Amino acid sequence: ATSRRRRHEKPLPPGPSPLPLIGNVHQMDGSEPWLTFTEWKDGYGDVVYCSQFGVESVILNTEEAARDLMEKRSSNYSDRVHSSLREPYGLDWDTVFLQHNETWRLHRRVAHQSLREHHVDVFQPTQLRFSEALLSNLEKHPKDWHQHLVRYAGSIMVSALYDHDVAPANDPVTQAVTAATALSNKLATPANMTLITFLPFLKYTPTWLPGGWRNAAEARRTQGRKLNQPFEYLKEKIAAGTVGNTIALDALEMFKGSDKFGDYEQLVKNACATMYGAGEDTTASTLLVFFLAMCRNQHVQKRAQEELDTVVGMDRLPDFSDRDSLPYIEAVFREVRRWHPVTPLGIPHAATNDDVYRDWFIPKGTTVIANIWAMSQDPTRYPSPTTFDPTRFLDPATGQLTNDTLMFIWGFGRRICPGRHFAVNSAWIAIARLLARFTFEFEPEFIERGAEVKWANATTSITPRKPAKVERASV
Ligand code: HEM
Repeated sequence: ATSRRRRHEKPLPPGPSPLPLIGNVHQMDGSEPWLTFTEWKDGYGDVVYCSQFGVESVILNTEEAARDLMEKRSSNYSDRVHSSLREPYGLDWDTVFLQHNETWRLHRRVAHQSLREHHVDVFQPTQLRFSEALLSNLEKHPKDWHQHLVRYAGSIMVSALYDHDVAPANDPVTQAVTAATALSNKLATPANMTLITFLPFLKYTPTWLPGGWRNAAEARRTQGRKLNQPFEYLKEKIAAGTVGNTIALDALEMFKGSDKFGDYEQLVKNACATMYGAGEDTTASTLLVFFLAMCRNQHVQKRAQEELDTVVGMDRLPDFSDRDSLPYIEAVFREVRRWHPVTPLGIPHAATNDDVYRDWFIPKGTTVIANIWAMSQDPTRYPSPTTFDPTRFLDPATGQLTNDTLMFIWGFGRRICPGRHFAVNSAWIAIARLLARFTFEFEPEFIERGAEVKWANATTSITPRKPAKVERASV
């Protein structure tokens, strides 16, 4: 940091004092760093400089600062942090981690073509179909609720991407993706990345030895299965002429006949696999937050159900066409996203060139992190931010929704989440239908134990609501 300071007459943004080598690691909450960054906002302001094992970061704690850099100066703040480990481990195909280059632009074209606003409505029949399956799975096996949420989110993605229906058990696509995701989560921890950087021969650890999961050749094969497996199904369907509306097919059609895109089939595989990964966890986690919020806030749940009963009635399930007539449900959905954003630090951007912001120097290569958590918990914008209160999105005089649509939860600038319209549809229809069909409450023993809510399974139970009506509502 000192040498960089010398390189430029302007100072770096303020921040906590670092220790040699480790930087500010010892001052950070290892599992929830966004909490530390949000505390630093009080001490140092909305732009904070820190470092971890030599990785220098600027934390942007307000939407204004994030927009100033990531949107208004997007040509300089749309890169990702480079990692020399991605290529050997076969992780260099993921849109999320591509540098701000031509390949990334083509990935964005693939995503945008199918996921742009309104166009995503072609996937509504898929979302309706799987929301029905979600209700039915919850009715049959309520204890496995978390598994059902993940399955809901994953099935929608696989169907929309490849027109593949996930089998009830041992589905090869799900297995290939789960194995690859589990491996990359293991590999991507800061501790492991540091270890392999300093001891690069670990990449060759034989697979049969302890730590064999660090074997890079095997990791590439695992990633390859994730990319290729769903495509094999798609190709069979294309050959049989039975393929429906899919993101992958749309993309193949877009590139077909032009030789300027090189191996475009590989590119489509890569972009689609990214979307699967990016869409499954985030959507399932949003619904998990919704479950928790309902268990903790019975009065909110009751009011939401009253709105549904009045507007939609008890004879059918809510549909996308009801959305505009259900402002309280919409407010609940917004509050779910604000109360506990599922990507609290977004995905870090990187500065392409040296820059000066306000009166501070931001060196080339700096990791730039939008602290979405701090934005969602800002008490000046959201008073009593830890309280789950959907009415903060309703105008007290008119009862109409405010125009705060929480855009910051999708990230910023050229890297903004391209799946946001799709994600909103998947989560909204599930929330509306779950409230129509179920009441959510904690297991009695969970309350008796006086336990704190942890982000883990088995803390909630769901009980069917008005079972007599469930049958009538069945589709
Ligand atoms: C509730 C659900 C979701 C949330 C909260 C979410 C949030 C985000 C955020 C914060 C980013 C980083 C943006 C940035 O760098 O500034 C991102 C990136 C991305 N998301 Fe989402 N996302 C969700 C669902 C989805 C879905 C359903 C898809 C695909 C259908 C998707 C595809 C992507 C892709 C491809 C990127 C990488 C963009 C790039 O690097 O250019 N996301 N998302």
